[in-house]
Amino acid sequence: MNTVHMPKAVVVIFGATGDLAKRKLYPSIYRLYQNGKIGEEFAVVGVARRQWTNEVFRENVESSVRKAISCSEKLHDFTSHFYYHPFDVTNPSSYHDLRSLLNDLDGKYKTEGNRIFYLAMAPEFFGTIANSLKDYGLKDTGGWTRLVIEKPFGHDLASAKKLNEEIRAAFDEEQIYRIDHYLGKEMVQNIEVIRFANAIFEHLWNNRFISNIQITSSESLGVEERASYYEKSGALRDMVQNHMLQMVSLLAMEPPIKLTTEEIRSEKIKVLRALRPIKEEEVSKYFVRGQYGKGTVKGEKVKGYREETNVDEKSNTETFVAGKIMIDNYRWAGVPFYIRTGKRMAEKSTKIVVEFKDIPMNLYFKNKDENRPNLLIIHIQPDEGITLHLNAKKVRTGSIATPIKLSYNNNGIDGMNTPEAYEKLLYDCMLGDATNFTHWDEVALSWAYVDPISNAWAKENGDFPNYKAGSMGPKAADELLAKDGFHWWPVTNDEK
Ligand SMILES: NC(=O)C1=CN([C@@H]2O[C@H](COP(=O)(O)OP(=O)(O)OC[C@H]3O[C@@H](n4cnc5c(N)ncnc54)[C@H](OP(=O)(O)O)[C@@H]3O)[C@@H](O)[C@H]2O)C=CC1
Ligand SMILES: O=C1O[C@H](COP(=O)(O)O)[C@@H](O)[C@H](O)[C@H]1O
Repeated sequence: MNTVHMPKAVVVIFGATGDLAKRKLYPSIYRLYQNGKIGEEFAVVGVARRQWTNEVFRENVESSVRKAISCSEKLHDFTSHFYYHPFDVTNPSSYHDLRSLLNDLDGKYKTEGNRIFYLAMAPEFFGTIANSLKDYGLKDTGGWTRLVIEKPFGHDLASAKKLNEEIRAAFDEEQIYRIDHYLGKEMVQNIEVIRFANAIFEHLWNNRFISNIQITSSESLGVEERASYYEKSGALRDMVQNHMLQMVSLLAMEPPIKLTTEEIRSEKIKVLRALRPIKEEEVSKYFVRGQYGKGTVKGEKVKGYREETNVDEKSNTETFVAGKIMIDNYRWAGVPFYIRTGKRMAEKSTKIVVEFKDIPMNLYFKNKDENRPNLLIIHIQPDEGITLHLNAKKVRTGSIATPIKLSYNNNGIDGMNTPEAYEKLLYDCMLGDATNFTHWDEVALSWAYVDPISNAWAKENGDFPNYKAGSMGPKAADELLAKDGFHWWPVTNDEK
């Protein structure tokens, strides 16, 4: 029988009235409770300025869980573990009262002084909160204390360093859990297993057999309500600096010598160190950007980015990025990793396509153009699984080949979707497993890679809008691959 380890802790959510807490965190904590991963020995304290009572807070938590999860039972029991403590986090005196509340809850719920401080707030507050938690004695409890930090971790390398120094003045690196929610996705975690648990892939996983790797993360949604953040961020900082580079490092890393946090992180860090740096003056050779104009997404007419609420009518912010990333190491020299991500694209989908090199001579296709390279497709979302594209004999013909697909669908295993990334990451954090969180070195190396690109783009006005909402991005993204003799493999559902 499997024994589930049930961690005990008080979780303090700074930014408890915000979008992230409501859409992701409360439903995830509920799923942990519903699935028996946490028992009765936990409490959640919400912090924000709004003058809510415990009752109003609990009603909000209940409604966000109901919105996210259809069959939600025992909600009253669940929300009875929630407490609300209103204050402005910049006001030092309020931390005294928070400390007393946490001590009381430790006693009431027998949480042994274990605490998670989850900063679901704008990064400008991270340093103040971390240092106040230290100065007012909230982190020295006799139990363990962990600080979870949301992205964005800085705006560039310099601001990320400053932020890191502020946080490190109060917390040790081992106590800091920098969330990249892509690392909580089932199939992103599966990359490592698919690669290193299969001899047929691992032996071919290098520049002798792979011609290129393509990672597409497309979104059909636009900027929604987040223009004030996104205008300053753009797709490069919002998606590439973190999620896309994390996927690159998992695809490219060497096998870890042990499955420990340190060993896995250390292999990922080596990949980031081997990224070929791009100088400002050569950005256009490797990267293209785009911004959506009006168009039609899934049959619905939508505005262009510049017409969205709180967006500048001459905005120079990119909503799409495509890039060619080179990794200058023994395994990957000469193999481009192409990435593309954007908002208001044709559909919501994240997929990785590994394209294998052609065999030297293929007698089984009459015409060279029919020859299909072998592809391994890793479906990250919305469907989860892998598809291997091979060639086999066409039924009842002579020796003529036809492409076939072998598919494995992860969703089908227990008839349920795999749990939300946040649920897994929160549980990992409670267990003290930081493997799927980003180390400071990864954050710093990723910023060092993207900074010259954002600097170059800040200096010139993009020729925007340059792709229609509902398309797969600007033409320049196709040209980026065409120059190398490749093309994007379609990532629509027909291609599974
Ligand atoms: N939303 C999302 O999908 C994602 C968000 N993130 C990141 O998560 C963080 C939070 O984002 P999100 O929830 O969208 O932001 P919101 O603007 O929706 O929420 C911000 C929260 O901070 C509180 N707050 C603001 N100022 C103070 C203050 N001085 N003292 C106490 N509380 C304060 C607000 O409550 P009140 O007004 O009541 O004080 C609110 O609860 C950001 O860093 C964001 O980049 C990352 C990935 C995805
Ligand atoms: O971090 C972010 O990710 C989401 C996309 O996440 P997904 O899990 O839905 O693929 C993106 O919409 C958002 O802009 C960005 O901040």
